[in-house]
Formats: sequence, structure tokens, C-alpha cells
Amino acid sequence: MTAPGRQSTLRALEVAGLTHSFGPNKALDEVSFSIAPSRFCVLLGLNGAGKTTLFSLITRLYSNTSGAIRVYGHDVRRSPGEALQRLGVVFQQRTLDLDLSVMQNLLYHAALHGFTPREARERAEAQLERVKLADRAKEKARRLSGGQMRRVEIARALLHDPKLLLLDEPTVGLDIDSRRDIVERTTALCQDDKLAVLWATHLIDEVTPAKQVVVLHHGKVVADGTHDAVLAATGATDIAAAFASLTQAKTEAPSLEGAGA
Ligand SMILES: Nc1ncnc2c1ncn2[C@@H]1O[C@H](COP(=O)(O)OP(=O)(O)OP(=O)(O)O)[C@@H](O)[C@H]1O
Repeated sequence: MTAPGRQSTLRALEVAGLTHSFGPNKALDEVSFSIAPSRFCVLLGLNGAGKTTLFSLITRLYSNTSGAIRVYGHDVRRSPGEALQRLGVVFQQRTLDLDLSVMQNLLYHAALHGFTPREARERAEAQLERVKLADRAKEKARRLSGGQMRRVEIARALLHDPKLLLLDEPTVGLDIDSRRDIVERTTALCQDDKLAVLWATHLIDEVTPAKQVVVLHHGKVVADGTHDAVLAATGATDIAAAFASLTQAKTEAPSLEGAGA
């Protein structure tokens, strides 16, 4: 087991030298970045950039054969239990059972975590309160809007009190108000509840000045830093222009040393 580092240097997520291939196709190429505790990090990349592959490696759907992934200092390959216990995940595909009630969806998941029925219900109620859906607990999931379903999925991902939340394209398919709502709620979780967040998206307007941004392009990290540091390194005046220059012209990562979270 990798011993967790000192509090001051401990990273919520640390990805180091990670490469992953599907046959001849290198989906991730020496990917390295880290996220500090309580930090919101946007993983920005076009379709096919490698975002979902990275999530699949962090969550152990695939086993990494190169590099290292550590969650709060715990290596996912050597100490998967310790690492995954600190991780909550909202997958790109919708994963609620639409024929079950909102509460049943959460209870089922809580049972998989090994909570007693009473503890499961208490946790489910608390998390539904947190995403402001306590009043919908008894309704069938299929009666919820897309944005509300996402909020239930976030509540479900938080049932076991993770310290790092991964969300893979959580706003895809949502209207503009629901998108804003999900972004704001997740930002609040990060600020108020000291949760580190890794948010994968191809939607540039989800990068705001307070966030760390990691730009992934053709499996490589081409920028990693604060919003302002990415602008400074690319000479762009807004993040859309920075992203365009990074993904169309650049083959090398600009130097953003010391600019990360
Ligand atoms: N199971 C797989 N088998 C073969 N190739 C794959 C597989 N999964 C992903 N790839 C390839 O790996 C690369 C990265 O794909 P990935 O799905 O990780 O990107 P992404 O950034 O999540 O894009 P999207 O937003 O479209 O899901 C792509 O070239 C994709 O075709």
C-alpha cells in the first residue's frame, strides 16, 4: 500500500505517467496531473480525447498497466479498497432504474455498500436533502426530468461519503437551466463540503475562473493549471480561444509549472 503523504502535500487525485492503448490506438499517452483536496477540476476535451478511458482506469473498470493512479495517496492497483472507498462516480450513461422509486434506487445502491437497512435509509434521506429532492423520494425515477435524474445520481454517488467525486459529461443532454443547476450544485458541494471534483466535459463554458482546468487532446495533457494560467500560457483572452489554440495548433503542452491547484 502506498502510504498517504503529509496533509499539506496530499492530493485528492494523482495521475502519473498513465498510458492506455486499445490495440494500436493509444487512448492515453503519459497522462499526468493532480487535484488538491476541495478543488474543482474540469477535464476538458473533445469527443475521443480519452476522458472516459481515464475514468475507467481511475474506477478500475480497466486495470492500469503503466503509470500510477492514487486517490488520497492510495494506489488504485495496490490498494483498490482504500482508493475506491474515497471515490464517488457519476457515469456518462444514465444508470437509474426507471421502474424503481428514487428512494429504492438509493437504498439498492446503499445495500451494495454494505449499510444496514436503517443506515441506508438515513444516508439516502440525507443525500436527497442535499440535492433538494427529498420531496420526490417516493416517485418512480422515470417521472423525473433529466436534470433531476442527474441530481439523484449525484446523491447516490455521495451515499458512502466519498472525498473525490468523478462526473463524466454530467450535463450532456440537459437544457441550459438544468446544466447551470448541476454545475452550481456541484460547485457548492466542492466549496461547502470539502469535496474534490473531477468533471469531464467538452463544453467550454463549464470552465470558470475559480476552477483548475486540464485539457486533454488525443490522449495527451496539453494544458494543466488555473483558468488564468491557461489563458496566460496560450496568450488567449478567453478559455474558448485558449482551447481552440491548444487543440488545433499545439502539439506540446505550454509550460504552466506551479500554476495548478
Ligand atoms: N473499448 C474501446 N475499444 C477500442 N477503442 C476504444 C474503446 N474505448 C475508447 N476507445 C478509443 O479510445 C479513444 C478515447 O476514447 P474515450 O471514450 O476515452 O474519449 P472521450 O474523451 O471520453 O470521448 P467521448 O466524450 O466521445 O466519450 C478514442 O479513440 C476511442 O475510439
